[in-house]
Amino acid sequence: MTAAARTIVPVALPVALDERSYDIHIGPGLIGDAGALITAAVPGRPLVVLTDSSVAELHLSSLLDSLRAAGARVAEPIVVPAGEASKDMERLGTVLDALLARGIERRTVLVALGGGVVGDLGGFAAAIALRGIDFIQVPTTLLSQVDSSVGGKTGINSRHGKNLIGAFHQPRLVLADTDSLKTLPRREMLAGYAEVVKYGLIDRPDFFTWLEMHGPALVAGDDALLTEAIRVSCAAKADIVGKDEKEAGLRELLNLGHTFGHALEAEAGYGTALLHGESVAIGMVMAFDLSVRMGLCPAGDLDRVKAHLSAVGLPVSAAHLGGGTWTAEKLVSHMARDKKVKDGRVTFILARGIGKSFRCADVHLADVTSVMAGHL
Ligand SMILES: NC(=O)c1ccc[n+]([C@@H]2O[C@H](COP(=O)([O-])OP(=O)(O)OC[C@H]3O[C@@H](n4cnc5c(N)ncnc54)[C@H](O)[C@@H]3O)[C@@H](O)[C@H]2O)c1
Ligand SMILES: O=C(O)C(=O)C[C@@H](O)[C@H](O)[C@H](O)COP(=O)(O)O
Ligand SMILES: [Zn+2]
Repeated sequence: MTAAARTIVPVALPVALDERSYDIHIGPGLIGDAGALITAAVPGRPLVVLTDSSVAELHLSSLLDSLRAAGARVAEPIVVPAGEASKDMERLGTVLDALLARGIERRTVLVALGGGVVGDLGGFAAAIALRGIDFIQVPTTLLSQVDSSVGGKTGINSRHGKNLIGAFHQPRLVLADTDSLKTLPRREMLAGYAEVVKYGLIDRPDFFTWLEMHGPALVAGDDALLTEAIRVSCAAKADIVGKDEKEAGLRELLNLGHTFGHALEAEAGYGTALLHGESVAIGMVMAFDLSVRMGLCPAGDLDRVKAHLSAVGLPVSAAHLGGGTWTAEKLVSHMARDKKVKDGRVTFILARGIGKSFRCADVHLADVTSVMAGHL
């Protein structure tokens, strides 16, 4: 643990969901403390760790040492290739097979160590193996610590679109070890930061102002700023999930920027050309641009969003993608499979300003096409 990190005390936040409630622990040293925390949360239960090939090299042995020192029974870990491509049906099959080959029982708990890919894939495998086993999230990217490890959305991509196969399955515990972010490449840190900005834009304007002030130092790895941003982000997400676990309405706000972003990701092919968080950054700019075009949002707020994302180094346009071959019409066609489609109409998350996001089903696709064309 670094000198700076030692002065930061881990915090625990509740996600209030009746019998499915759980705690999110945030702070330094939590992978080292995982044995004690996990055996306290799921005493005497057999464990299987799922991780990816990059995280396995960096953080798996610390987690296994901690679990074994606490007396946990831990099976041989399952390791998938790093990257978005692992969120597919074939990889899901190999993970399920590996779980069954380890002789799992209904009492077995899957521990997902890694970013959003491992969490989404592992969470979905846990949701369907033996018709449902418990799982625990140990997120190691900024994105997974502020977003994907919380709220129980699990799943994989399909050739038809992003996250189209999955289940709501809440974890039993989330351990966000801020020390693990020290090995995270800058590009991944920035991608996670886009989801942090999202909470400010949805309904926390003061948080956005704070991010405008501290964002550059935060993405450079300042421990205290990172811990505070993760705490506020998790509290914001837990608040929404606690009110609308299965996205009947309010939770759709967490999709700000995603209707555009998922279309970009689908076109980019779920590889390294465009990371999820990068697509969300571009998508949030498009959502604000559309809101301005519809006369709903002051143009100055769009300018602030763009200026802040650019200041930290996030993309604000898709012009660098597709080599000039992408068309707005093709991108808009991906939106027909958005999970917010009702009776054939897409619900968009728009904004009346920073921190004033809302759901709107009354959007003309011609306006969407023209906004997207302006960013290609
Ligand atoms: N379920 C949800 O609510 C939710 C929310 C947001 C995003 N997501 C999903 O999450 C995924 C993106 O997650 P992500 O950005 O964490 O990507 P990721 O899981 O692919 O991780 C990014 C990269 O960082 C590496 N990595 C992870 N931790 C590291 C560490 N500590 N040090 C060094 N390298 C490390 C990984 O090996 C990978 O190469 C997308 O599939 C997205 O759809 C889900
Ligand atoms: O938790 C949610 O709800 C979110 O929408 C969070 C998003 O950041 C995340 O990318 C989510 O996976 C998108 O969900 P989807 O239902 O549109 O696939
Ligand atoms: Zn997202």
